[in-house]
Parts: sequence; structure tokens; C-alpha cells
Amino acid sequence: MLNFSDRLIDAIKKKNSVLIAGIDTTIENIPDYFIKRFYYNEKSEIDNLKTILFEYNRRIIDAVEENVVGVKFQAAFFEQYSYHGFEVLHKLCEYAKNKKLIVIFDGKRNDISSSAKGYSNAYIGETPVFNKKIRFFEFDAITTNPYLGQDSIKPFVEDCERFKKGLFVLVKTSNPSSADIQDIVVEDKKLYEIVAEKVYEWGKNCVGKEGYSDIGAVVGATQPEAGKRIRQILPNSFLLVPGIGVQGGKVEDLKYFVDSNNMGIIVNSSRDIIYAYKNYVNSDFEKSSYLASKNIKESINAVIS
Ligand SMILES: O=c1ccn([C@@H]2O[C@H](COP(=O)(O)O)[C@@H](O)[C@H]2O)c(=O)[nH]1
Repeated sequence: MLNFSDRLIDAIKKKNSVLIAGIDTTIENIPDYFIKRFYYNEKSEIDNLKTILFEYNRRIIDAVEENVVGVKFQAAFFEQYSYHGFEVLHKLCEYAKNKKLIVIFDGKRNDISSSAKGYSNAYIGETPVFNKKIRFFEFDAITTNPYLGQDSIKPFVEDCERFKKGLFVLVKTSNPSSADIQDIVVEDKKLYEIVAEKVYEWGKNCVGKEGYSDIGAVVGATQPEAGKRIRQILPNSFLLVPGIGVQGGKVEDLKYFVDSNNMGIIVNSSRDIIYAYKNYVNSDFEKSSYLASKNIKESINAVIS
């Protein structure tokens, strides 16, 4: 099997797209007409929830697959429905994988190394169960938090090497308060620059045949200055770039995030795609999401090609 970065590059070339659809769906944002279609009074609230959450997201994936290289599942939006949400997440992950999409678990997980190993087992590795090892989720990549340092990242990096998976470490986030901690200056460098240097170290032995590392960074589209700097520090890593659209990040600024080959980024858009029916064709969410993903893909391609 190819390294994660090589699989990602192949998929980008096939799709001519670096767009990732973010699956961040909440029930209250699903159009009424769709809920009415699948809601059965004879069924429990939980059964209705599971059906509707799966069916809506499945259709979004079908609608956008032509325009996206992958999907990013935001853990929070499934966790809020407890294990019922995770059951749906599992089905959606399989569904997207069967369509040969790159699937990313955006859980921003981490802890001390023994606990980090549990997270890594769950999402990109395998979990020992009696005499067997079970691969519960088959995500291609996971997002992680660097705050606990190298020993907390190591279990993920080892599983990336073993199972040919990818890791995106939070380096500079898109939210308005990201500067509170990430911009603190330590010995003449901003903290996010130091984290980016660590990501380089952690990823330098996981390089695929195309020369890209499987260990990348999350860098918000709202942070073009940081994007430029992080790109210098991480010349051969993929940057997962969320924050275009609703959060104010501009597609034009993606030119600061790409590498010298105009490559090395994947760009997430969640609400602008999954709730596109609010801005496009209210009565047809699938068509709306298709149009939104096509427009975003084309506007990104116009900037980076
Ligand atoms: O810095 C970060 C890291 C992660 N995210 C996640 O990306 C999506 C963005 O959603 P939009 O609707 O396109 O704004 C969401 O899942 C965040 O948790 C981020 O936005 N910024």
C-alpha cells in the first residue's frame, strides 16, 4: 500500500481537486422537507436521529464526490449524539471509503502516550481484543493536538508508518483567539513556528515516493501570514487548511499556503457545502451542495494552478 501522502496526491490528480467536504451536520440544520420524509412517529427519537443523520450525510457525499478529494468528519458533531452518533460516523466512514474518497477524522485527539496510543488504535491503527487485533475505524488520517509534546505524538507517527496513514498536527488554527497561545513569543519565535519545526522533525522519516511527509499541519485559512511562514518551515508537508467562507478565510490567500509546486494543501469547507441549500436551491439540498462544491473547487483551482 502507498504512503498516505502518495495516496492523497494520486487522489488530488484524479479529481483535479484539493477540496475536502467537512461533514459537520447537526439535525436542526437539516431541511424540514428531508426530516419529514424520513421521520416515522412509530420509531423512537434515536432511531429517527440515526436514520436522518446517515441519510442526509450520505446524500451530501454522493452529491459532492465529483468535486472533492475527500471528506473530513468533525468528531464533535457525532459525539453530541453519544454512541448513536458514532454508529452513524462508522457507517459514513465506510461509505466514503467505498467511494475511494480520502477520509479524515477531525478529533484533535491527544493525551499522555499510553492514552494517545488508545486514540491512535481507534482511528488509524488497530486495537488488541483478546487474541485478535481489530481495526475499528479505517480513517486515512487524524488531526491531533501537539500540546503534550513528542511522546504523545509518537504513537500516532508509528501507526502512520505501520498502517500508511496520515496525521495533521494543529499548528496555527483559524479561530479568532488562536493568537492567545499560538502567537506567544518564545526566544524570538512565535509558538506556532516552534510547533511547525517540531512537526518537521516528527515527519522527516515518513516521506512518500513523491517526497511529501505523511505528517502535516492544520493551518487556518484566516491566517495567511502564518501560512506563508509555516510553508517555509514545512516545505514538503501537506497543510490541511480550514476556515474559508463562513469563518472569513479567503480563497485568494491560499497562494500563501501552497509549496513551490503549487501543491501541498487540502482545503476544508464544511457549512458552505453541507448547508448550501440555504444559499442556493432551498428545495434541493443535493443540487445546492453539488453547485457549492463545484464553485469552491473551481475558485481554489483558479488560485493555485
Ligand atoms: O483551525 C481549525 C481547525 C479545525 N477546524 C474545523 O474545520 C471545520 C470548519 O468548518 P466551516 O463550516 O467550513 O467553517 C470545522 O469542522 C472546524 O472544527 C477549523 O475550522 N479551524
